[in-house]
Amino acid sequence: MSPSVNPAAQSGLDAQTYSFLGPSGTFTEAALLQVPGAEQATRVPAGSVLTALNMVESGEVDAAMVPIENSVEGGVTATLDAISVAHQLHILREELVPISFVLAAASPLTPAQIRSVSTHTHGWAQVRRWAESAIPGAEFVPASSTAAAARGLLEETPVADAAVCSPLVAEQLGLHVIQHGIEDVTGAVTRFVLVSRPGIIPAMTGADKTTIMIPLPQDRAGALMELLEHFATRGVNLCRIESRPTGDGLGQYYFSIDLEGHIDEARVSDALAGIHRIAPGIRFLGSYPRADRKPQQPAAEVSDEAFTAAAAWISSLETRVREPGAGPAPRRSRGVGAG
Ligand SMILES: O=C(O)C(=O)Cc1ccccc1
Repeated sequence: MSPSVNPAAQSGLDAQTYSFLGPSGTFTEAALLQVPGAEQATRVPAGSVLTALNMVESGEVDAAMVPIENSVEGGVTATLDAISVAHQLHILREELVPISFVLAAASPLTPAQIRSVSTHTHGWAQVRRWAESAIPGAEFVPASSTAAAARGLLEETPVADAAVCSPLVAEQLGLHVIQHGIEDVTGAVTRFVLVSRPGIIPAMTGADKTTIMIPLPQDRAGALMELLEHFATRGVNLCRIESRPTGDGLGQYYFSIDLEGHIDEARVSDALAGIHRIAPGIRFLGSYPRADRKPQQPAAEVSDEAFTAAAAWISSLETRVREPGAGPAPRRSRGVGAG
């Protein structure tokens, strides 16, 4: 497909093949279909987030869509850990999908007849209060996705009496909807990310996010505060920060952080360079446009112009460094017009 006919290429993504947390009918597939050109591209369902990511790493597909954050439950730990620690992948794009659930069954059951319910763990976490009052005592049967749970009802030996899934997949599979809108929090949104092998970073738009991973420096009092100061002093706003175990032993943690801004902005690259000095294991996981398109308005003192002017000022000082053996250089006094 030539870039001129591929809307994905026109939007800066030239992926032709995508993997996603499947099967067909997941919220993740809905997120992928929001990507320009994905509808015309090859889409390969994967049985788990890890499988979807492995397919990218092995080169089987160009990019993978996976869930990363939920407005009710927080981070999707399987995704955070996989892209932060195990894989060498970069985020190209994010998508937001509003989430609403139905309780569905293969036959018209009443809530009282339901003894087991299957869904994805994040789905279950978002309907738990409803389930406690409407189907108390029903056993939760974990599934790899909401759509897999729905399909499991149609197997010869059904996985459960009912499934929690999207209204769309219930309709596509011809299931009976026992109850609509069963989510505990209305207006919940899940954030999905499109990841690919490291390569081109999407261009800065002025409304961008950057994702990084920072291993917490060991045996260093105030390490977290030191890290955060690098952001605070450069006016870099954080929009997500989570600590996760590295898997290397008790007490070993990393921070997964989303910040407002693009790596091409001086305040962002300067903050990350500062952090690299105290946490050299820091990993850059991508700069990409914000799904909500909310523009950044950095203060004048942390604008690129202010950094350029500051660097020019330092260079002007460096031109006055004396040759060795030319005698002692005049002492630079602090704050009184050193240059
Ligand atoms: O299982 C799905 O359909 C998914 O895409 C993962 C998920 C599960 C629950 C809420 C949001 C995403």
